[in-house]
Amino acid sequence: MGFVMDGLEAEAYDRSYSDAQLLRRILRYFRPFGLLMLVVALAIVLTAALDAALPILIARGIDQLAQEGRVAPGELWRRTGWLLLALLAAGILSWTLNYLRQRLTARVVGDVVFNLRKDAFDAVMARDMSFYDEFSTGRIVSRVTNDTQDFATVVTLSLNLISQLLQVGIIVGVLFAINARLALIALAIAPAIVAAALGFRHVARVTTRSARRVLAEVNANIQESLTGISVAKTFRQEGAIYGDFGRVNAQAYRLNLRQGLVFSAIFPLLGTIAGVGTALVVYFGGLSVLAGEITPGAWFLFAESVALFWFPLTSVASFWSQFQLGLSASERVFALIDAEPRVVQRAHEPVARLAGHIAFRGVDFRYTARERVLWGFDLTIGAGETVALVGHTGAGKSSLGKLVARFYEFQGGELLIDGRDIRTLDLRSYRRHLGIVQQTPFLFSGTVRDNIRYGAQEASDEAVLAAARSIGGGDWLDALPQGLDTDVGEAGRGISMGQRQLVALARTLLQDPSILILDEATASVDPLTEAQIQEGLEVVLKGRTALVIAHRLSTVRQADRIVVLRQGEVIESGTHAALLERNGHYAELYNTYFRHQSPYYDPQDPAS
Ligand SMILES: Nc1ncnc2c1ncn2[C@@H]1O[C@H](COP(=O)(O)OP(=O)(O)OP(=O)(O)O)[C@@H](O)[C@H]1O
Repeated sequence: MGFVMDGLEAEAYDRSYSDAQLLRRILRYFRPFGLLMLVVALAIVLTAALDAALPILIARGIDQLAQEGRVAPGELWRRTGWLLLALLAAGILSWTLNYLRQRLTARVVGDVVFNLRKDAFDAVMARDMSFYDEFSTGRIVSRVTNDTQDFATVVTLSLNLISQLLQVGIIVGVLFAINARLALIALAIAPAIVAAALGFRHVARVTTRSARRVLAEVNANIQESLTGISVAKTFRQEGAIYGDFGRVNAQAYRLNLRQGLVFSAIFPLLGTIAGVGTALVVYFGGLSVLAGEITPGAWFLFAESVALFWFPLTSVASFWSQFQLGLSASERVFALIDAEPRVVQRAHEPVARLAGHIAFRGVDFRYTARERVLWGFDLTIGAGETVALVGHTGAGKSSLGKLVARFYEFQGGELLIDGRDIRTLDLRSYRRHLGIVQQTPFLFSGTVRDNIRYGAQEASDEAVLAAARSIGGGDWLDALPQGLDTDVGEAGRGISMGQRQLVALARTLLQDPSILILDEATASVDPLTEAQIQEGLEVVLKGRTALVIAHRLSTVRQADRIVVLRQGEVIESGTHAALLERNGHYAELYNTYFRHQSPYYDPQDPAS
């Protein structure tokens, strides 16, 4: 397929399931709707029988008319009248049953897709952070939305097809009863159509699979462009973003075109085969009527039956591709659901209370096979101790926090929380005692109040207000247009960065964690907000174990201990004063990074 397929490889967590495995898995989703499916099945059988009855009744009508002159006119009209009534009744009944079937099917399929989507979303939520680092959110979204929808389409199509095939089955039975030789001629087209359909199957699966992947690629591209739009605008890269999108979009266009061509090629081919079939039946059927072997009505039924076969058989042909599309869509959804977690808990012991003692013992950690971040890493943090982590960028400061939060799996050594192996804790109850304040706090759409209450839903309005007031004296609330009821906008973009940090601190305070992981913001805010954040930090840190990725001079000064990291190793550790005295790596960091934050800083005076 050449360049059209470039970059559309499978995700690392993709896996292949056999058709039988997939079908078993799909059926499991239908099991709770057994009774409804039974009604649908009954409606399908009855509709098929009624639809098959229509051409048979018409054939009978033709035969009646052909008897004109041989039976009394009154008798002829009476029989024809009954036939007309039977035709009308069959039509109405078939329509009603069809309506019932479609309605119930829509309901069952809707419920199944609802459950499948829920499972896929649950699985995505349960993945550890390494999953989100590795795989684009746009592609994941595509699996949870489009792929589950494709699956629904296929289920509906399958039920329609079953109905059509049943109808064919009934008619074939009647045809064989009338004239076996002619029935065989009519059926002669079936193998040719099935052979064409099967030949088409492989090409269809490949093209539809790539069409799905390219759609995921388009989603991923839009998602990333929108997330990074402000950066793109700052760097005037809108043109590049547009260019990237143009490329992916053009690729999607070419693949969809190819898919369309593949699909449209099959129908004329099948139409030709069916045309040959009709011609044969008309010819041999006509001869049989002349020879008196069959009646004109039966001849009509044979000619009609070719069209009737043709429809479901071509449906089978096009259905194969659709079916493959649904199977590959469900395969993609199941692969997402079944993706192996990297963070594996050996046990799920509840965590009722935490003192907050943390011990890294010979921890080996890497995000990817390429680069090791920690190697035989040892660090003990006492309960209630505030440890400031400092070090150049990439030293491994954030990684320590991520391991304590159990967002990532480490490969060697152990991490003990209050002396208990972190791998044995129930993560939900453990994280209940964990407060994480990120450098750029993320707020969810809603009010400031909703966001402060985020980690402690049961908290009363008074408790929310008290938490907000404890941070920076609560003055910042007065600057918000509607106080606690101010809408923060999407991802908190409706309020300032400093205000977002204050909300994040109040949110953590309300949760009352025992261990705090805090990535101090480097973004500069106005001195007043800075002072409020500073005060807020002091309140939040009090009486808790804290791992602070420190960027503020005040934090390092007040920390119980400063741990200096370089390339994943602790190279110095001690208080601010002790480390300065030592005149090592920390002193160098202090002089280049922290010192100028001091209000007494004088570039000319090395003692300032
Ligand atoms: N999600 C990730 N996937 C792969 N490698 C990562 C990931 N996050 C960090 N790393 C790598 O791990 C190493 C340690 O990163 P870490 O973020 O812990 O450093 P840091 O000291 O916190 O740096 P900074 O101060 O810049 O945030 C770096 O070499 C970095 O490139």
